[in-house]
Amino acid sequence: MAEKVLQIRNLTAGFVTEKGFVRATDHVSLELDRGQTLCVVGESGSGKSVTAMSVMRLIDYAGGFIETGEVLFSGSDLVKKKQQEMLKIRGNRITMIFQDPMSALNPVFTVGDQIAEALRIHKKLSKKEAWQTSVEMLRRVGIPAPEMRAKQYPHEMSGGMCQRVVIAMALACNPELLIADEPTTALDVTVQAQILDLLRQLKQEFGMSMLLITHDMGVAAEVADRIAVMYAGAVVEEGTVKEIFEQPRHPYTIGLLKSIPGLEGERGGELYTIKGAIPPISQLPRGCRFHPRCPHAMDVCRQQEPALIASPSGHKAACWLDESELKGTGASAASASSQTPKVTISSKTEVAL
Ligand SMILES: Nc1ncnc2c1ncn2[C@@H]1O[C@H](COP(=O)(O)OP(=O)(O)OP(=O)(O)O)[C@@H](O)[C@H]1O
Ligand code: NI
Repeated sequence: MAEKVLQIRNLTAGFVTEKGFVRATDHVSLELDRGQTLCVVGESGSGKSVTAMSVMRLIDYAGGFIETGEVLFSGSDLVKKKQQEMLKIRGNRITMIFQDPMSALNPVFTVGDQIAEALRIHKKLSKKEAWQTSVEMLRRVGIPAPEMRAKQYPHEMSGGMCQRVVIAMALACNPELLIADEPTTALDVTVQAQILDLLRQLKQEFGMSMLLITHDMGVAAEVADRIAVMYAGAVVEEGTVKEIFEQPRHPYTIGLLKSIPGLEGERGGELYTIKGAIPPISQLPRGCRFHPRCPHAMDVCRQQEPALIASPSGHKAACWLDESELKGTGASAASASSQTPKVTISSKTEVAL
């Protein structure tokens, strides 16, 4: 069996508000094999970033906390670690990149100095070694004339170049796990594709594992080995890219796939949108959290929450319809299979969410 670099188990995290503790994730369980890429997809507010912030234990600094659950990184539980211990892991063995590269860079230091600083802290390199490694990293992320660029400040570079610098900084310490939260959302479409290609290529070169958060199914199709679909704080489906795209089992996933431009004969017509809005997790409906928006909702869906159930291949879904289908009790099986799009999606497509 493949070695797990990350195992998130029953993670419930949230924030203390005027109304008390409000969950942002609800018993989320995810696993990532070493050397693989797991994409977490879902609408805004589904708990993707809170999951990532919990792994990094940055949630503690955002006014939130982890209520229950484990985050096993190479077998040891990060939830139990003191922040002092996290300082040795964060930015070193696990690194993170965000949507806005400018927020990750310090405007008053040159980019070369910023990468060198991370290397001096975590790898105890000398000043000269750190600078040389920093220039080498800039070269490896495809920045032309890296010796010259290393001496520049972030504001002297384009958004795409800055994201390359952030990636160089994230990879300089050779992390085991890279977490990328919407790393291309703020960039132009052509630059987006370049950055995705770069991440894919560097993941191979550096032999690292990647947890990539995106609301864009096209991005997930391009880079993921496995995809987890989150809805209102919970994982509702998880499987290989092929399983998710060719045999989606949850009506929410089917809706996400149908809303990709160019699929399902929508070309030139109105784009499919999933009706209704994601509920705040403090106001979840009884039963299945998706049932008010689900075109297939049955009585049981309004009463009881479906469990996340794995097929023999490991493809998981939390849906009553799907369960009865799996057990062969004859409930309408049409929803999943007949609407399955079999299309190759380019990184330029975006889900209208
Ligand atoms: N600092 C915070 N204080 C209070 N609630 C928060 C905070 N950060 C996030 N939340 C809440 O947690 C829930 C999950 O948010 P999260 O940022 O994880 O969603 P997301 O899936 O990453 O969405 P997006 O695609 O918009 O980035 C939301 O309901 C959000 O309002
Ligand atoms: Ni987010």
